[in-house]
Amino acid sequence: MPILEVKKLRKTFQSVVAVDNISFSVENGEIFTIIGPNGAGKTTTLEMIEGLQTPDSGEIQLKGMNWKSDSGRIKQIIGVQPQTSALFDLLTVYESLDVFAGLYKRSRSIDEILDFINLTEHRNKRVKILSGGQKQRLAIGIALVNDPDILFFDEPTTGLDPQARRNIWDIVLKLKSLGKTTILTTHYMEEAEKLSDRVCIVDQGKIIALDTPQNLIQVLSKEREIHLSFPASIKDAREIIQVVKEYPGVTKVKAEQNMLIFSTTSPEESLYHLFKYTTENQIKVEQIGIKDLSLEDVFLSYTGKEWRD
Ligand SMILES: Nc1ncnc2c1ncn2[C@@H]1O[C@H](COP(=O)(O)OP(=O)(O)OP(=O)(O)O)[C@@H](O)[C@H]1O
Repeated sequence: MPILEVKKLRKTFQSVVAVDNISFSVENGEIFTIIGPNGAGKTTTLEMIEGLQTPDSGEIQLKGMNWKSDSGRIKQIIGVQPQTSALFDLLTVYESLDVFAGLYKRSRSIDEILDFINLTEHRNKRVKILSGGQKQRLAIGIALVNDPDILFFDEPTTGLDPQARRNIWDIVLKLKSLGKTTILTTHYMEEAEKLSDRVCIVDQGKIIALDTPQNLIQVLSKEREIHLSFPASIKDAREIIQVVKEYPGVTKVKAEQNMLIFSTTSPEESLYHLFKYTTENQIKVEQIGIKDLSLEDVFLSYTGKEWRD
């Protein structure tokens, strides 16, 4: 049985359809990421599952329980990371965790949580002097006080620098190794790709794709972009463009100063021909790169829109 099941969830705010008929299920132990641009409906979806907003229609089951009849029991098994703005500036790190732990029947030792979120050495610091990354880790710690089975993190790394972001990723992955289930939202494609077992891409309140990151990327056409750079500017750009255009699988080709850029559905064959040509014409190649496909390309192919953070 899935640990979370969402069926035909819908929420409107006056004329805005924030969440439009969303259904998915999450298995125990998964990291499930909801990704989408600003206003896509991520927070509204998450907050309905967390019991913070009431859906207009649809069903939500957490471990087979629903908010109408089992709210007390659901609260014991979920952990919600609060917005960092909801932390109390004047409390210390330890006190913040202690206050929240007092709200639950089942709670984890605070020392253990401090160690888990890597804030042991800052335990006596007041919240107001913590860095952005430390505040986010504390907010994650607060979500852990009741030792929940399912965790909800809403954009836990937004606005953090790359190192602070990686520290959060480490915590999410450690939670997975303990068998916890995590539902998170993000606008960062790289984050979704690195962390998630499955990714649900939403846009304008609807799911546009849902699968493992690898499968999502694989369903794209096998067309790859290849970059070739030469030590000096290409002498006869027109000729090389003409030659490459004729190779099997090549769909696009352009030359810019010392770079040749082309797209092909048969990268190996195209490169074989190209290297034969450069060798025969004694053209020295400096560097070659094949662009990896990413979730950004998936988003573009489903929506026709470029992804913007
Ligand atoms: N309380 C509200 N009242 C009116 N409109 C709302 C309310 N909450 C959300 N919306 C609207 O619903 C849509 C979805 O918002 P939501 O916050 O769920 O998106 P999001 O994907 O989380 O966006 P972001 O990445 O910017 O947080 C948006 O158009 C938003 O303006």
